[in-house]
Amino acid sequence: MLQITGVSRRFGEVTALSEVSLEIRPGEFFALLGPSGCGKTTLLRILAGFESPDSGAVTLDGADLLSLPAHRRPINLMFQSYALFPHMTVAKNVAYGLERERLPRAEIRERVEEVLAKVGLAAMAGRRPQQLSGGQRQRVALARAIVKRPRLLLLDEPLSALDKKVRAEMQLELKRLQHEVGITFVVVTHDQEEAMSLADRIAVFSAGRVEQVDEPVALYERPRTPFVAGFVGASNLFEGAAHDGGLDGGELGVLPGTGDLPEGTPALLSVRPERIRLEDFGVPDGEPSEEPAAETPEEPAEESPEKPVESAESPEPAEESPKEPTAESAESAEPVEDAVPEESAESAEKSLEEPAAESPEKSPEEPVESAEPAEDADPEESAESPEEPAESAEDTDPEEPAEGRGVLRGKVADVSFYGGVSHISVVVPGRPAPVLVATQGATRVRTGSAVALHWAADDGVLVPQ
Ligand SMILES: Nc1ncnc2c1ncn2[C@@H]1O[C@H](COP(=O)(O)OP(=O)(O)OP(=O)(O)O)[C@@H](O)[C@H]1O
Repeated sequence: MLQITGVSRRFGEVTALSEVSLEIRPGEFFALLGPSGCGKTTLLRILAGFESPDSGAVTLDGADLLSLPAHRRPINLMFQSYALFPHMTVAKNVAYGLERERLPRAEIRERVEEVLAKVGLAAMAGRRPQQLSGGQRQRVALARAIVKRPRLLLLDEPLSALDKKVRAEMQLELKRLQHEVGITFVVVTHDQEEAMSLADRIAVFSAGRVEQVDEPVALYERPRTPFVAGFVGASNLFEGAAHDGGLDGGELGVLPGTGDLPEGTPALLSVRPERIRLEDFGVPDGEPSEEPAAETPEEPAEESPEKPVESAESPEPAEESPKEPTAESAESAEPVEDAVPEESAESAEKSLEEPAAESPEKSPEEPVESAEPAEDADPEESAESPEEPAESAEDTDPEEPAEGRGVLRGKVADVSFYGGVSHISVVVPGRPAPVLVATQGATRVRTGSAVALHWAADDGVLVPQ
């Protein structure tokens, strides 16, 4: 329907748009997403006719759009500020555009009533804008934009003036309306959550260029550029080179992932926080769990997050197994399920500490071991959940051997709970930024806990650098 081909626009030294090509389909809710200054408003203004490109073409159903003046384009632009006339009633504000077209009065009245009913403002027709809430004003602006039945409606940060709760409601409302009126919507936003929740497809912009165009889920799960991987949703990005389907992360070893990059290609591995599963070994002896400041990345050598690995190989794991009275340990790969919680702190500290002292040279480059249920564990105990080291058991593939999931080890630096999700940051030796892990619901993992991180090849996406 709308074809944008090779559009560029410079302002002096600034390249606002560089060779932008996009195809927007009929009836689509399309989002232009990107950080401030990336050129999305400039593109919207070009479509509306308030700006001209230096080069490139734009056609609507095959007909050239750029040669038409703004008022002749079957396109409407809804401004961020709503631009309502304060002295006019709601009905007058909505009728304004139709009156300028000199449509018959009866038709204007009918169309205004119809559109006000659609946006749920029939009862407010006689009010003035200042007598309305932010959400209601937004609906008036929307009613005014759609009453002229444009082919294409452009919305510039349509919800940014609303507070968070109203914005969430209006997102649903906008989506419903768009389906109902069947007009193609192109929305500009810097808010990735807004774009993800509203749009059928999203074009991610960075510095005047289109980085990727995709459906929300595809953008999130299969980012194709480092920028998209970092901008759309939270992600753990590991640097290295493609190796054997995964990523050679240098000091971190080979990390599991998927991608069809040639061996040795410089790449990032993107692993979403909710794809990482935690195996909790508890807080080692003598470490107060409430003082994350003590667990700095500078200390990984002594603070040996690989302690639990050794405990898994301990000669007496079943009886003296590390035990934290947490939900995680109940699901852990460790043979600890039947330990008595009251004894746990002591026994956990003991068994976590002893083996580490015996073999401090063990390094996190040997991830496989910690993923294994202890080989010498009581088979009956470990059989309960030997392949579910994770907190989110539902994500675990019971068919997959634990040692195939790839493991890093580290120490929990912070745990916070919001939005119904626990956000856990884990300091991993050899990695400057903490690894973020998200688990549904409240976690009982504590700050200071030694943990192993698991993910499968499918959970990591290789992105060329
Ligand atoms: N009329 C102008 N004169 C000079 N520079 C401009 C003009 N319009 C835009 N720019 C520059 O072009 C770049 C892209 O601006 P644009 O407004 O399109 O970005 P944006 O992604 O919409 O940002 P925001 O979300 O902050 O509105 C910016 O660097 C901006 O400063």
